[in-house]
Amino acid sequence: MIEVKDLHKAFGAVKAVDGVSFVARDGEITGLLGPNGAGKTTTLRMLYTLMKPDAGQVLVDGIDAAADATAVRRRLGVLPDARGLYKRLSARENIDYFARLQGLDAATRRSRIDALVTALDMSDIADRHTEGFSQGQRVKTAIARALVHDPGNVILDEPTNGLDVMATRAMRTFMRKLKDEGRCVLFSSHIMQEVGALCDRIVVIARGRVVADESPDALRAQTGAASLEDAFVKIIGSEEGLAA
Ligand SMILES: Nc1ncnc2c1ncn2[C@@H]1O[C@H](COP(=O)(O)OP(=O)(O)OP(=O)(O)O)[C@@H](O)[C@H]1O
Repeated sequence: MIEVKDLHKAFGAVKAVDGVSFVARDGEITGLLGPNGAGKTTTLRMLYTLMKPDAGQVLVDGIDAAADATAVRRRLGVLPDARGLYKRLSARENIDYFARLQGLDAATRRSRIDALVTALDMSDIADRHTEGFSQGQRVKTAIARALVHDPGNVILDEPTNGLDVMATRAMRTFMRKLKDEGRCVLFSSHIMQEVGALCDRIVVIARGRVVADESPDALRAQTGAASLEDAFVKIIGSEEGLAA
């Protein structure tokens, strides 16, 4: 479970995150939806301890990220906005490198990597150097790397960004699998349809603040809008920066 309490982060005069609070529960997919520049990536970066908040608290499975960042990182699998792979290593070697950093023994590494290569349908690329990989191949490798230590909480920054229709569908199926395994899945998106189709809970963020935190059905009911798309536009007060 991930709990975010009154997070703040400013860059000079820009209040990127201005008092964000929400809870992402185990066995659920929580979507962080907002237009471009809303503060999604900045929020996620503070969650996975890459960036220090100016104020506020992050708890992962009850552990305070400021007090014990290492324990928090062990409980998190992260697909960051920069997918960054080592291009001279094969996909399998990239994943194995992370597994070693997580302190997994050789037998565990081998079985986890084999399972992920199968689950993500990447046996054809697993032993290729990642230099020249397509966007979809890069995302698959980065996700396998993020999950190699079997974390209970998974954070994905715009996981379908740049993927084609088939790869997007496969990614959504994979995210549902993570949820069915009982994990806490938190992802960011500016694609309304995606969030509506996948999420148990939607946290809408605009100008650094949470403007709604509901199930998709409750959001529709609350705004009286027939479609989720209309509901989002009503809540955010503008269509700018959102994609249908
Ligand atoms: N390192 C930084 N230095 C200065 N400003 C930043 C920095 N990171 C983010 N910002 C600003 O903070 C605000 C929020 O940015 P953020 O990347 O969190 O938004 P986002 O919701 O992820 O947007 P997108 O959907 O476009 O990725 C923006 O105004 C952005 O320009």
